[in-house]
Amino acid sequence: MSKQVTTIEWKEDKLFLLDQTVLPNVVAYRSFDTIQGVWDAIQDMIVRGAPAIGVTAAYGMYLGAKSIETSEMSEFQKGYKKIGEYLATSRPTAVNLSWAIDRMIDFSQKNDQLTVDKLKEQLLEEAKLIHKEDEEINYKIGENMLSLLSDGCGLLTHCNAGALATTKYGTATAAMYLAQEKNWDFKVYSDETRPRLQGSNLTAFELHQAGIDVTVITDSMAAVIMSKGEIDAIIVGADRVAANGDVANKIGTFNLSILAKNFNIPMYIAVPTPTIDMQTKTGAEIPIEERDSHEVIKGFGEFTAPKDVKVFNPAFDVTPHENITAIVTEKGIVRAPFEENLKKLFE
Ligand SMILES: CSC[C@H]1O[C@H](OP(=O)(O)O)[C@H](O)[C@@H]1O
Repeated sequence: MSKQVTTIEWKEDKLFLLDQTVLPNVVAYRSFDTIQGVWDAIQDMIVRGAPAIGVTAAYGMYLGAKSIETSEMSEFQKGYKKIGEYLATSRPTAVNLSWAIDRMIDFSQKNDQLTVDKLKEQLLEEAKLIHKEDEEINYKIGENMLSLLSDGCGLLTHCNAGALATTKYGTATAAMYLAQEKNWDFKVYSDETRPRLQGSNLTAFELHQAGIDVTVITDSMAAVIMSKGEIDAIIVGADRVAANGDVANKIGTFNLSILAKNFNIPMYIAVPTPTIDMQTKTGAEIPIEERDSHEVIKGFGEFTAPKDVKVFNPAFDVTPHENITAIVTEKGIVRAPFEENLKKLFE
C-alpha cells in the first residue's frame, strides 16, 4: 500500500486538518471544534479540494449542531438550517460543500423523532459515514480510471486532485496509487498551477513522498511536454460537473483541454458522483470563486507587480463538455452524450 498523507482526522471530539497552506515545507495539523473555525479553514484553504471540503463540512455541521443550545426539536432544526446557510458561504464553487450540508440537514430532518441530544450523536456518526464513503469512492474511481490507462504511460495532472483533496487516494491520483501498487512503470507531470501552486506544493509533495515518479512543470510548459509525446492521458479532478458535462475545475484546466484536443490526448475528469450537480444545467451557471489579488501578485511573498495594479483571479474555469473524453466516477466511465449518460448514474 503506498504511503499517503492523512488530510482529515476526527479524534478527541475535534476535527484535525492537515494545514495545506504550509506544505511542502511544514507538515502540521490544526484542530477545530467550532463551526466558525471550520468556515475559516475552508475559506483560507487550510483544507481544500472538493471532496475534502465536503467531508470537512460534514464534521463542521456536527460541530455547529453541538452549539445549538435547545432541547426543543423545531428550534434545533431552525437553528441547524441557519448553520448550514452560514457554512455554505465559505466557498462557492465546489458543490461538495452544499452537498454535504444538505445531506446533514436531510439526516437531521429524517431523524427528528430522536431527542436533540441523541440526534447530535447521530449527526457525528453521519459525518463519519461521509468520511468513510469518500475513501471507498476514490478507490473505485482509481479502479475505473486504471482500465483506461496502460503500464508505461505518461500522465499530466493539474492542481491537486490527490489524497490531499480527499480523505485518501484522491480522485485524479487514485489510479496513480493503484498503478504503483501494481508495480506499473509510469510517470506523472504535475502542472505547478498558478497562482496557488497546488500542483507543485501539494501534488508533487504527495506523489514524491509516496515514491511515484513526478515532474513539476510550469503551466506554460504543458504544450511542449505534449508535443514531445510524453503524455498519454490528462487526468484532473473537478469542483462541480454540470448536468451537460461541463466541468468547473482549477483555473488552467480549460487551457489543458484545448491543448489535449490539439494533440489528440484523452482528457479524463476523475470525479465522485457527489461532485456532479444535475441541478446545474450548464457550466455557465456554475459560480466561479474570485480570490484575493495578492494570490497572483504577492504569491511568493514579494510583490511581483505594482501593488495597486488591477488583477483578475478566478480560482476556477469551466471546460466545455465537448473538450472532455470521459468523466470517470466510482459508478463507472461516462462518455458523450454526457447529459443523457450522466443522468443514468442517478437512476
Ligand atoms: C478532487 S477535486 C479537487 C479540486 O479542487 C481544487 O481546487 P481548490 O484547491 O481551490 O480547492 C482543484 O480544482 C481540484 O481539481
